[in-house]
Amino acid sequence: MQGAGPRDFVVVANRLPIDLVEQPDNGPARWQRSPGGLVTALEPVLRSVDGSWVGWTGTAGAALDPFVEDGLTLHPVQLDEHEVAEYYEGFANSTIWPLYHDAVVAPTFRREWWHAYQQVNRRFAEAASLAAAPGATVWVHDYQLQLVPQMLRELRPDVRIGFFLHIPFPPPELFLQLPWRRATIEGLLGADLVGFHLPGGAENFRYLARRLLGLPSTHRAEGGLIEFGTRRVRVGAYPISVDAVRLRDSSAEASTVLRAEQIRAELGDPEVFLLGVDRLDYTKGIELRIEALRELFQEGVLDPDKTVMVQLATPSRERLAAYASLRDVVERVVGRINGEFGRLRGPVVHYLHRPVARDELVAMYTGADVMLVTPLRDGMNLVAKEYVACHGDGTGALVLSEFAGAAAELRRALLVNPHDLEAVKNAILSAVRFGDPGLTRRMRSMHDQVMTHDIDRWTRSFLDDLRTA
Ligand SMILES: Nc1nc2c(ncn2[C@@H]2O[C@H](COP(=O)(O)OP(=O)(O)O)[C@@H](O)[C@H]2O)c(=O)[nH]1
Ligand SMILES: O=P(O)(O)OC[C@H]1O[C@H](O[C@H]2O[C@H](CO)[C@@H](O)[C@H](O)[C@H]2O)[C@H](O)[C@@H](O)[C@@H]1O
Repeated sequence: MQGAGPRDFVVVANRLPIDLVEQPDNGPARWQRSPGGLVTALEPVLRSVDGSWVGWTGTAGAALDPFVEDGLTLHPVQLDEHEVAEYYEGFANSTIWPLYHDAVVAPTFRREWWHAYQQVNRRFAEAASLAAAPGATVWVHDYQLQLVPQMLRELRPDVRIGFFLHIPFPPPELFLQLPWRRATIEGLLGADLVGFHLPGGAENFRYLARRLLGLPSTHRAEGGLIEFGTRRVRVGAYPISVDAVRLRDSSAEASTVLRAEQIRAELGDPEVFLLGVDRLDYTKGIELRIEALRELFQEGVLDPDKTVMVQLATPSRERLAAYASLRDVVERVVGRINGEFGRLRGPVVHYLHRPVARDELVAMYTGADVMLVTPLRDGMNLVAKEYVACHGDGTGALVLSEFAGAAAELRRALLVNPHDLEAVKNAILSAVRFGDPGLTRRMRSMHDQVMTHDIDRWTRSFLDDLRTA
């Protein structure tokens, strides 16, 4: 461990892996694990290389010096209240997030948000420049920081820069709505390697670089490189994954199996235990899966006395109106289904609007008969892969939206169009055909896929390509 000095490997992401959380009783703020799949995926990567992580603490306020916490070297970037509102809640999560997720909620374009985005991206680039040793590798992450590669290159032409986008990169007809579309593509082209989850994202990016900046790419067989001045920028697809071995092993531990049984008992020993695990986000399709279940009960094809669903919904971006109104919608549909089909002994849908501990989550994955993953659009969706990693014995079933990045690899899931409620209902019915050998074969084949395409492979393939870019 080298203290908090410059490192040969630096991760730059909007959030640090831990958030500083104010206490309701005015007690001292506490560090708590940050939400979301980016942190789940990158934390083991950073531990394995002893690098450092540049990111925001999740709270507006005072600047903190770099520090070491739980073996990770962290460089906090400060945002004030105004920047949280305009950069994070505004440009990142009310312009880019909805635009890149098929505009399922209308994106808002505001010039003052764009200015804040530029200003904060510059601050991240400066922090990364201080954290990186001469000739270091700097790996910049996600839609909040699309201008950092170019800004960092201007500050530090000696470092090697990779960029990875964790959310979908949209088709041209959507991206072209962005008033700052050229500057965004130029920002990304500051990297030596620009990575997406899926080949379609990489293709959209190459097309837009040609259309907006007149930049040709080499043929795909020659790596699909974009020629940008004197540099060639590599562009590729790297589907992110999970720590599959760890999940498989934890799910098989006696304590996990016991806890999984206890959870089922606490739920009243249902014949069917369905599970949903999401940030409370309008892209995730939480309400539609509950509505599908309600209709199945109403039609009498699924028995509410023998079925229980658990929906974990981690709070997310709570000050934004679209997220607050989603919470109202989800809580209304949960109230409705429980009002119509719950019993005095318990509801049919157990809804938790708070995160649970990792061990408890793994026990839920292990015990659940059916995992419901029904986003309208999702970059990858690690939850789907985590569930599959916990079912190496072939038990369980995965209902998965075609519009999650994970569907490109988990082809043997019960794939659904989440806009088609009848299709979601039919997939749930197929998933509860216990004893169907087809379901076992599906789960085994998906488990093999996740075990052989895990987070290590993702990291290695991206960093190997970055090294030779
Ligand atoms: N410990 C814990 N992790 C959670 C909880 N809910 C979601 N997660 C994790 O958050 C991550 C969500 O990633 P993903 O499905 O890709 O969606 P994202 O939220 O859009 O990044 C996964 O690694 C989940 O295991 C929770 O209640 N507790
Ligand atoms: O930081 P927040 O605003 O609280 O949001 C949490 C994270 O959400 C997004 O996660 C994405 O990354 C996953 C891993 O690649 C992927 O599986 C998922 O489909 C994406 O939605 C976001 O991209 C992260 O930046 C946020 O930290």
